[in-house]
Parts: sequence; C-alpha cells; structure tokens
Amino acid sequence: EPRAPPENIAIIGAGIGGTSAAYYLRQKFGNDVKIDVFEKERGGGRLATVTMQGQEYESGGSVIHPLNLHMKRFVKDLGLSAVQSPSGLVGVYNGETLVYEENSWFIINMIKLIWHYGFQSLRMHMWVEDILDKFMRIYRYQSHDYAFSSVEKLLHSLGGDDYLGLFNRSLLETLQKAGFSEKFLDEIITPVMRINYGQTMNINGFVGAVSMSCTDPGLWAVKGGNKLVCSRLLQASKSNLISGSVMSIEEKTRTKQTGNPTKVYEAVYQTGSETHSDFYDIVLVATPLNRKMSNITFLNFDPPIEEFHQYYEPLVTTLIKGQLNSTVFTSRALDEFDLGTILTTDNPDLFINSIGFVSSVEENNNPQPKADRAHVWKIFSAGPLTKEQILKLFVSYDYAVKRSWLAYPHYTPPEKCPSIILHDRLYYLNGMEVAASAMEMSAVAGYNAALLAYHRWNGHTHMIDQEELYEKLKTEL
Ligand SMILES: Cc1cc2nc3c(=O)[nH]c(=O)nc-3n(C[C@H](O)[C@H](O)[C@H](O)COP(=O)(O)OP(=O)(O)OC[C@H]3O[C@@H](n4cnc5c(N)ncnc54)[C@H](O)[C@@H]3O)c2cc1C
Ligand SMILES: CC(C)=CCC/C(C)=C/CC/C(C)=C/CSC[C@H](N)C(=O)O
Repeated sequence: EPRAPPENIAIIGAGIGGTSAAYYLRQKFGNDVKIDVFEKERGGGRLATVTMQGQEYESGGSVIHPLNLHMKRFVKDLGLSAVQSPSGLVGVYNGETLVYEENSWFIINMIKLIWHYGFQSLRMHMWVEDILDKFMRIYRYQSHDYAFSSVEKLLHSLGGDDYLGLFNRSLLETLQKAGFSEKFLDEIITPVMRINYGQTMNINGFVGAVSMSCTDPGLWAVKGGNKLVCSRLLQASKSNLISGSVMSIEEKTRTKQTGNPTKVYEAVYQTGSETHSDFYDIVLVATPLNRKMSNITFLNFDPPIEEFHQYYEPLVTTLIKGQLNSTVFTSRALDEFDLGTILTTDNPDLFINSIGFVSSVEENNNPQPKADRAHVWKIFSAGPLTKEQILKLFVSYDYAVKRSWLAYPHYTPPEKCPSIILHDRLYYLNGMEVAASAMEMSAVAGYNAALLAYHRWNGHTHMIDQEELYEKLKTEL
C-alpha cells in the first residue's frame, strides 16, 4: 500500500533553489501536503535588482545560458518572458593596456584570435562544449525521476571518473595538462573567471567550464527581473511564505492523530522580535550553511550534524550611470571606443574585476547609446569602490548604487561537497554550489532534493544513485 504523503514540509530559503524545490515537491507529493518556505530577507535571495532613476537592473544573478533548460522551462510554464542580454564587444585590460580587443566583424575576430593564440580558442570552445553536452544528461535523468544522494554521485553519473576529476582538480592544472599556453590562460581564461566568479584559475575545472560557457552567444535574462521566477514558483507551488529567520532544527518525537509516535523536526524561527516553532516531517535547507549567511544550529542530533565553514567570496556590484573615461584603457579617442565589457587580468594593482554596460530588466538586447554618452555600467570588485576610484573610471557620473554580496564559494579543489542528506528526512541543497554556483545549478539541486525526499519517503531506493544511468536511459523515450 502506498505510504500517505507527509503532512508538512519546511524549506529554508526562498532563492531559486528553495522555490524550485517547493515547485517540484508539490508536483511529487500532491496537494495535501502543507509547504512552508522561510525567508529571512528578500524572496529571490541572490537574484535581486537595484533601482536607478526609476529603472531596475540586475545586481545579483543576471545571465542565463541558452541550454539552462530548467530556467527556460520555468519562464515558459510560469507565464514569464525572456530578454536577450547585452552582447557588446569585449576587451581585456592588464592595468596598462588592452591586451585583447574584440572586433565587430566575426572574420576579423577569428583572424585576431588565431594570430594571438593559435587555435587555442577553438580548442577551448570544444572542451567547454563537451562538458556542457554531458551536463545536459541531468535533464534526462531528472525527467525520468532519478535522484542522487551526493553531488559527487551526480557528477559521476554525467561522465564517469573524468567528469568527477574536473571537480577535484584546479582549472589551471587541467588546462595546463591539456597544453594551453600561459599567455592564453592569463589573457583570456583568467579574465573570464574574474568577471564570473571573482577568482583565479585555482577554481575547480567544472566551475571553470560553467564560467567559460558564459562566453557563448544567446545569453538571456527574465524580463522584469530574474527574481520573478522565484515569486512565480512560490505561487505555483501553493506554498506559504513565512518571513522569518530559522534559528534551529531539532528532531523530536510527537504523537500524531493516528496515535503513533512519529519523528518530526522542530524548526524554531524568529519573526521580528517574536520566536515561534513548528513541526515538520521533512526539512530542506536551501541556503549556504555557514554562520555569516544562515546561522542555523542543528540541535541534539546523534551523530551530530557537521559544522559547515564554507567560505563565500565577498563581492561588490556597483551600478553607475555615467560617461566612461576611456583613456584609462586606451589612447584612442572616446568616439572610437566601442567596447561594451572590459575584463581584467590578475594584477593586484587593479581595483576592479570587470566593467560592462547593462540594460534595465525591461530592455531587450543592447542598450542604445544616449545622446549624452552616459550609459549604465556594472562593475564587479572585491571591495567597495571609493569616490576617487569611481572618478578614475568616469569622466562624469550622475548616479551610483552598490550591493555587497557573499557571492560564491571560494573554490579550493580538491574539496568535498557537503552531503545532500544531513539526516533521515533533512536535506541540504547548496552543497551543489561547491561544484559550481549558478541559477541553473540551484534549480538542478532543488529538483534533485525534491525527488530524493519523495523516493526516500516512499522507500523507492531503486530511483536513487542508479549507476550507468546514461546507458540505461539511452533506449527510453
Ligand atoms: C553578483 C552575483 C552575480 C551572479 N551572476 C550570475 C549569473 O549571471 N548567472 C547565474 O546563473 N548565476 C549567477 N550568480 C549565482 C546565482 O545568483 C546563485 O548561484 C543562485 O542565485 C543561488 O540561489 P540559491 O537559492 O541556492 O541561494 P540564495 O539565492 O542565496 O537563497 C538563499 C535564501 O535563503 C535565505 N536564508 C538564509 N538563511 C536563512 C534562515 N536562517 N532562515 C530563513 N531564510 C534564510 C536567504 O536570505 C536567501 O534569500 C550570481 C551571484 C551573484 C552574487
Ligand atoms: C550551469 C551551466 C551549465 C551553465 C550556466 C552558465 C552561467 C550562466 C553561469 C553563470 C556564472 C556566473 C556566476 C556569472 C556571474 S557574472 C555574470 C555576468 N557576466 C554579469 O555581468 O552579471
């Protein structure tokens, strides 16, 4: 006889991980289960906008890859629409000069790339494509309801030992072994890692490939703001959003209406100055577990649940409406300066990771140059910019807003991903970020945790950690 569904489920965190988990849990367990989603700050988490002169701009997660199929599906199913992300010309600045500059003519670009770096850029493209192709297998596994109990097992199922090896070795080591030159790594690959993850090539090879995939054409965003996906997922999952900070989780035994003593989790949470508690059959933690970001204590577990110390990289996003001082980067006249994004090499004297012009969340594709030449530029830097630093970059500016983040894990391979199963019915999604942090990765983690919770509740062990899945599913429609 099938087991009755759980009575209630708690999800901690209303970012894309938590809300996608809510959406899939509702699909799996049906309408009778009560789902509470706790959020201590803003729904959307690291998907957020800032407002400048009445227009909203993405300040956190902004671009989505054309092959991010969960995000694509959400937008379609939730009645949202997509806008193309700006795709201006890119230059690379080393603190003294532009060491590489894209050209608007495809053919000239190709010739320039081959002239500077031989065929390494083509080889790099093929390397990333192969990793992405294998990554796409996850969609097939998930559409057949298969789940994984650890991130390592999930990565292994995508491409075996070599794929898992990517995660265990640094990008630098992987690409050096593959014969890429120092010049190419310093001038092209490192700058891409700096804009995307604020780090060097010491990050793991898998996140390195995810980061490189951001150089593919066709990046997009959600019209009105990526965070809309989270609020729509919550709505569609008919979950209750509780504005409160979960402080602790403890396992307790309760006697339910059936008269049987049952193990449940007590979540103690704070809303304003009040402390409350509720009991749940299943709990999903959808936020990075560390003191600075979530501060959740697991009380009286035997054996104890490990303490998490994953260090997240501080990053500041600054949006500035102003006229760029192009002479910082090149001696060419301003009206000949046509770069839309400037990446930087790993030079300790540089105070920015990147600067690029951006569109508002309502605009499609490239923003039009304004008559006064004032664009909105987005700058990523490790720390807040001083007024002097801003004045070095801009001839003039009328508006600046900043947002500080603990943005992504600090990647130091080889490292171990935290377990997805923290306890019997207690799951953790954000260990996935140790492999790579991106919206789609959190959506994959949300779906996986929902499937895992469902199968473990119902004793469907054959749907968890199946080996050779790719071969097994080859003949399935
Ligand atoms: C500046 C920046 C740029 C980025 N750019 C991109 C990009 O272009 N493309 C891309 O794909 N990804 C990008 N990312 C990464 C992407 O935004 C994240 O990987 C993703 O949004 C993480 O989602 P999440 O739901 O797992 O976590 P989060 O969004 O962090 O959600 C966790 C939520 O839990 C809440 N919470 C924490 N503790 C508690 C508690 N105790 N009780 C209740 N609630 C709690 C938090 O307030 C938060 O809202 C970027 C990130 C940053 C910071
Ligand atoms: C998960 C897979 C296969 C692909 C995701 C690719 C992707 C969109 C990664 C995002 C990487 C990231 C954290 C980018 C941050 S900066 C983004 C952008 N350049 C900006 O200027 O905001």
